[in-house]
Parts: sequence; structure tokens; C-alpha cells
Amino acid sequence: MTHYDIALIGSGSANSLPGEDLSGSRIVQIDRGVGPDHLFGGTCLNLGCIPTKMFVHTANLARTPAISGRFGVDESLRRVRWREIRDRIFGRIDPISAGGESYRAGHEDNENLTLLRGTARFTGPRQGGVHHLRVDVAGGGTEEITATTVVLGAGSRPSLPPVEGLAEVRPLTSDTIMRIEELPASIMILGSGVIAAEFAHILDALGVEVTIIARGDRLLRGADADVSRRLTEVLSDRLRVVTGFSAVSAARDAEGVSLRGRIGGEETTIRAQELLVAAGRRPNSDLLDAAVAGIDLAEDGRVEVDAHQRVLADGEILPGAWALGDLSSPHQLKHVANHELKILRHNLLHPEQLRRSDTMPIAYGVFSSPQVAAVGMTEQEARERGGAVRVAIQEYSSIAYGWAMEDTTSFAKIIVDADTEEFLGAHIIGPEATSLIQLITQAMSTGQRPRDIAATQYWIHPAMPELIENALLQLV
Ligand SMILES: Cc1cc2nc3c(=O)[nH]c(=O)nc-3n(C[C@H](O)[C@H](O)[C@H](O)COP(=O)(O)OP(=O)(O)OC[C@H]3O[C@@H](n4cnc5c(N)ncnc54)[C@H](O)[C@@H]3O)c2cc1C
Ligand SMILES: NC(=O)c1ccc[n+]([C@@H]2O[C@H](COP(=O)([O-])OP(=O)(O)OC[C@H]3O[C@@H](n4cnc5c(N)ncnc54)[C@H](O)[C@@H]3O)[C@@H](O)[C@H]2O)c1
Repeated sequence: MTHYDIALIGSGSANSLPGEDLSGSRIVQIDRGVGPDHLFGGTCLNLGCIPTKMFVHTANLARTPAISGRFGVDESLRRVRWREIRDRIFGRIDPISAGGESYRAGHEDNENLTLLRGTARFTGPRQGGVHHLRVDVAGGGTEEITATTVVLGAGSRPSLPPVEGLAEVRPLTSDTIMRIEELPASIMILGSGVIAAEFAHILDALGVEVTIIARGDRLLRGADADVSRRLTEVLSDRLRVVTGFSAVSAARDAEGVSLRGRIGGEETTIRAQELLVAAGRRPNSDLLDAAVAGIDLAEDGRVEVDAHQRVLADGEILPGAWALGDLSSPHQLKHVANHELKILRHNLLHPEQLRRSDTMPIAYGVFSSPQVAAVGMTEQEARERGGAVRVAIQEYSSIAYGWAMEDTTSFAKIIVDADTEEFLGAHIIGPEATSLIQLITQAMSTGQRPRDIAATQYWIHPAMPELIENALLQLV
């Protein structure tokens, strides 16, 4: 049994905890690694945000010929060199992961830190002022550990919905699809959320025949209803979208995978060479045996924390236990995990001056094509909250840059409280949505109202932010 001041679990956002001001603490960092190769550095770097957006950028280039005709430019896509695309992307990422691991394992900055590759589990409740953990060390053996403080950044992993035979067909997930050897001729995507929308764009642009399979009547159901409807329409024009499908069973044969299910009571089978499951991610609290330590878990497996990132047990603060990121947040986003780590770090070092992590509106961006981005409440949420709302909708086709892009389907929606003029939310579907949303995110985060920004600055003409300017001018 070895005792440490801090047991740090994970190497994603948690990896930013160690630093000079903790150099007096004896730290053990335990990381099992992500994906089938147990990579160091967490999901975003290895299997998430970063590689997907590198694939999206490549997909955008590959997609140009499909849309250039409307500008009087005839282009054709001659070939997609999949292995080169893949190897360029991971040729950049893998060395960062390996470098991060060897820095922690061997650099003099980390003399106070022991890196253990393996899976940490709680072995019981906190006792005698310390937490008790066992580590199943990668490569064999176990280590028993006690720690005064635990910092849990164990993240989440793809979950497979309860469909008979699904695990046996060995479906692809976001953990595996980006490193496959060959692109399949066709793929069906089970799930119609963020990962489905991004991979549908990537794979379709690279020449794969894509079918998205949604349980409900629209894609991206968590988004504002008008945005979700528009995305469904636009993607339906480009690839096959099946809605209202409840999957019952999956099977694989020599030609590919078939998914049997029902649409409105009628039995239907969908086939493709491969299946990608993108049906949500479950927090890794089970891998940690968090329940054994008495830690409170939400229904979806999230570790319950307070606004200061302190872990709760029986509704009370569990002394010396902190959590962050996908393990404990309802928002599985890298910028949220990073912010929570910063708040947690401050609070760990300055327990007498606790900061909250829930003081800013959370924006997100979906890098599909069209892009989708949002901050704050959907229109439905704003109306359900009670109180009058005002809504401005601005079509891209109404601004000069939208004419340049021949855009007919994209728009921004801004929602304000009709009485206080406060922003309640903003939703954009269309090119550059993930950048444009930042204008409203900044205003909401700093307490500005439409009139504070609409007419008090020059808006470059004829640039894309005119979309936001014109929407704001409807509200002042
Ligand atoms: C395909 C995809 C695309 C994404 N794109 C975006 C995007 O564009 N923008 C965005 O904001 N977010 C995106 N996300 C979400 C983002 O990646 C996550 O929100 C973020 O990485 C979570 O960070 P984390 O530190 O909480 O968890 P992780 O980075 O997953 O780190 C968890 C760590 O804990 C380790 N671990 C788990 N259990 C144990 C255990 N018991 N013992 C020891 N170690 C353990 C794992 O090995 C891992 O290192 C994407 C996610 C995916 C899957
Ligand atoms: N750009 C980004 O910020 C980005 C990109 C990718 C992933 N992420 C994060 O990763 C998380 C996980 O992504 P995701 O797309 O897997 O989850 P999601 O929550 O966005 O979507 C899950 C989808 O799976 C469907 N589903 C769930 N159970 C099902 C079942 N039994 N049968 C059929 N369909 C089912 C849901 O209806 C939904 O369409 C996201 O919520 C997001 O926070 C973020």
C-alpha cells in the first residue's frame, strides 16, 4: 500500500492539474488510456474533437465539387486517398500523445508525480481520512493505493444501445472508425446526434454511401426544433435519412451488417457494409467502481458534484474528492471539461476562496455540413420558462455574404426576454456557425444586451457577422 497526497485519474482535461504550485504534493496519475490502443491524453486529442475536425476539414475540401456547379464552376473529385488522410492526421496526433506520456513519466518537472498506466477502482468508502483505490496495472499486477485527495477525470466512452446481437456484429464507434484500413462502400449510422451528424458529413464527402438512422422524427433532437428540422431536410437531400426507426436486432454476414427494426409498427431491415454506432456516451463511473466509495451517481452514471466540482456522497460533500469533465458533467464538451479543471484546480489550492463552475452560458458547435451552433436556451425552453420572449430569425440569403455563397437554407435565430431585453439563447445553422455563435456567447457571458452591441460598433461589410448584426437590429 502506497500513500499519495493526490490520486489523479485520467489524462484528458485532468492532465492539466499537475504544475509548479502542486510540486510539493506527492501525486499519482493513473490512466487506463482511451480506445482499443489505450492511448494517453484523453478523448479529445486521440479520438474526439481534434481528429474529427481534421477529418471534417478534409471532407469540406472533398465536398466542394458536389456544390461548385451552382457557381458555374465544374469540378470533379478524382480520388480519396483514405490511408494518406488517416495517416497525416494521426501522424500529427500520435506523437503529441506519446510526448505527453513520456513527459509525465520521465521529465524532471514531474519528479513529484508517479504515472501508473492502468485502471483505478475504489475498493471501499473513505476511511481514516484517506480514499482507498486498487489499480489494475496495464501489463499485469495490481497496486493498492491510498490518497488524501482524489481528482476524478475519468471521462466517458461510447455506449451501445440494448439491441440484440449489436455487440456481436462488432460495430464501429467513434473510438475505432477513424483508424480503419479501408473506407467501406456503405455505412449505416445508428443514432442521430452530434457524432452521427459529423461522421455523416465526413463519410459522405469521402464517397461512402451513408444512411443515418434516427429513433425520432428529426436529427439532432437536442437542438432548437427549427434548427433540427432544417438539418434533417438538408441532410435528407444529400444522403439517406431514416426516421422513426426502433432497432430490434443486428446481424452480420459476408456482405455486411443488417439492422432489423420497426418503423411505426412495420418491420424493416436496413443493410450496409458497415455499422457505426453513435448513440451517446456513458460516464466511466462504473470503471472506477465509484458506487463502492458511496459516491452519488445520476441515473445516466454521472458522478454527482456541486458547483465547486466537489464530489457528493449521500448528498453531502465527500471530503477530498473532486471530479470534472464527462465523468460528472451533463455537457460532454472539451471546453466545459477544461473550464471545470481550472475551477477545480483553483478550489483545491484555495479552499477558502471557492469558485463556481456554472457562471457562464455554455455554447457548442456541431461540425457537420451545414454547421450547427448554439448557446443558451432553445426557443421551446425559453417559452416554457414563462415570461414573454422575442425571437429574431435572419436568413443567410438576406446578407451579402449569403448571396456570395448562394445560400438558401441557413439561418440564425436569436431569442431575448421581451421585458428585460436579456439574451436567452442563439442558434445558427449554416457556414461558420461555430465561429459566429461566439459573438452572442461573448455578449451573454458579459451581460450585454442586443442594444449594447448592435449599433455601437462597425460591422465589417460584407462579412458574415452582418448576419448577427441584422438579427440584433430586429430586436432593438
Ligand atoms: C468523436 C468525438 C468528437 C468530439 N468533438 C468535440 C468537439 O468538437 N468539441 C468539444 O467541445 N467536444 C467534443 N467532444 C467531446 C470531448 O472530447 C469530451 O467532452 C472531452 O474530451 C472530455 O474530457 P475528459 O477529460 O472529461 O475525459 P477524457 O478525455 O475521456 O479523459 C478520461 C481519461 O480517464 C481515463 N480513465 C477512465 N477510467 C479510468 C480508470 N478507471 N482508471 C484510470 N483511468 C481512467 C481515460 O483513459 C482517459 O484518459 C467529442 C467527443 C467525441 C467522442
Ligand atoms: N462538436 C462537438 O462538440 C462534439 C462532437 C462529437 C461529440 N460530442 C460530444 O459527445 C457526446 C456524444 O455524442 P453522440 O452523438 O454519441 O450523442 P448524442 O447525445 O448527441 O446523440 C445520441 C443519439 O443516439 C440516439 N440513441 C440513443 N439511444 C438509442 C437507441 N437505443 N437506439 C437508437 N438510437 C439511440 C439518440 O436518439 C441520439 O440521436 C455528445 O453529446 C457531445 O457532447 C461533441
